[in-house]
Amino acid sequence: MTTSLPPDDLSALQKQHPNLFHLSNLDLKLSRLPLLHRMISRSHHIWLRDHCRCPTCFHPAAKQRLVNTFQIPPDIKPIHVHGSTEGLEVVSPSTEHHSSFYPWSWLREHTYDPPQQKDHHGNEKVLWGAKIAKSPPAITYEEVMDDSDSGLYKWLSDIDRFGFCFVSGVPPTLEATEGLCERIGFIRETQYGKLWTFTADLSKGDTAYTTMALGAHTDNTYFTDPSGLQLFHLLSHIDGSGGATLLVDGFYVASLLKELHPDLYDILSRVPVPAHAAGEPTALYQPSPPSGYPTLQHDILTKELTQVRWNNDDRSAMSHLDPNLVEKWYDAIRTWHKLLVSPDSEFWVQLTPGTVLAINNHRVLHGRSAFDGKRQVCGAYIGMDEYRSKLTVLQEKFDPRFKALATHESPTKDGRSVWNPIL
Ligand SMILES: C[N+](C)(C)CCCC[C@H](N)C(=O)O
Ligand SMILES: O=C(O)CCC(=O)C(=O)O
Ligand SMILES: [Fe+2]
Repeated sequence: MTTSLPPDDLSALQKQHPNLFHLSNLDLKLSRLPLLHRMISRSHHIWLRDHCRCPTCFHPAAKQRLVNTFQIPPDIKPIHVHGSTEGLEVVSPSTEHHSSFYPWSWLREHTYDPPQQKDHHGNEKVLWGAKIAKSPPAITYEEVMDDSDSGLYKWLSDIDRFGFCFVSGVPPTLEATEGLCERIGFIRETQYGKLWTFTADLSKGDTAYTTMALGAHTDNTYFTDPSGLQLFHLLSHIDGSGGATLLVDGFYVASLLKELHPDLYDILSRVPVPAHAAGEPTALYQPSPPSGYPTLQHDILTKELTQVRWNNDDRSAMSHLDPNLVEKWYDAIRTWHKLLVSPDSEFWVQLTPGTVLAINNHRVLHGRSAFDGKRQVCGAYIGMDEYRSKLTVLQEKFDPRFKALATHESPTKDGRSVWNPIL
């Protein structure tokens, strides 16, 4: 099968981009495209047509697809292809001879062949153990609240890298804590409230509202979508002691388990664990489906660990367990627990009024020691999507790796650009 490419145009293209091959060289419905650094990638014609970002195919303000994907002929082939230093122009043989333009930067960012190994968020995760106590990630309230957003970006990046970050110098009030949370995005309202405060008065039926010690856990295991971030601010602790905060990097502990006991890691990655929140007479939370989700969850494509879900106290009856896996599963959680409570994993810190702790609740487990006296903590949950959205927007604003990809933006009449590197 060959294309109907005008030969002149093809040879001009090959002169301009000697590393370019086109469909006429192949027996497939593919274009070979030159990308930056002499990288070669291939795109199906149907994929290119479906990804046209011109204003009639992609709404420039709403950034939503307008092209009718299902009217693209399955065997579509371009009638004209032209490569320039900016990008690739492809004219499709539709009745209107539709012309599409793909900046090289966009093609490089989105190519699927060869498959890309990439982390869209650009941050290397730093796995940590007890030694993080020497220099835990921290930023000041002033920096985070600064209008330039550069402090906010640093805060969210540190949460992305370490799974938590302190903010110091926060006025020890509900209003200031709320304002800080809202720098990230909407607070997630739950059965505990929007911005919640808690003390040992059982005003909610949960052991957090007692003086008891709480082992390392993630919150909201009983939700289908556990909150992405949790923020804590110790407002006061009068006439008593204890109540130290425990942090454990679930990704670090998971990496140990994987190394030491791959079979047990596999069990925790496969067996769903049900959970419930049933301390209030008017509510009974369980995830959907009620059999729950595995303790360790992974990216379907890259197989990377993406989420730790673990609260042994909130675990429901294990009525979905495969009878053949019961002993093995208990072996797995026993070993997981042993690594979680190892002094090498635990980071203990005493919170004080004025310091807010933000935790990635999909990665870092938290707990506290028992206490006495009157201790009041406030805080909030924020959805993972709100946090990731803000981080992504700030990456585009501040990270030169994202800026570099945005160089071929063509502004539209409303001043927004069509060529967003991540779309
Ligand atoms: C944070 N706040 C005090 C509001 C609620 C605490 C809920 C703790 C619950 N057992 C869970 O694991 O989710
Ligand atoms: O009291 C604390 O410091 C933390 C309690 C807890 O785990 C929670 O509120 O989610
Ligand atoms: Fe908790």
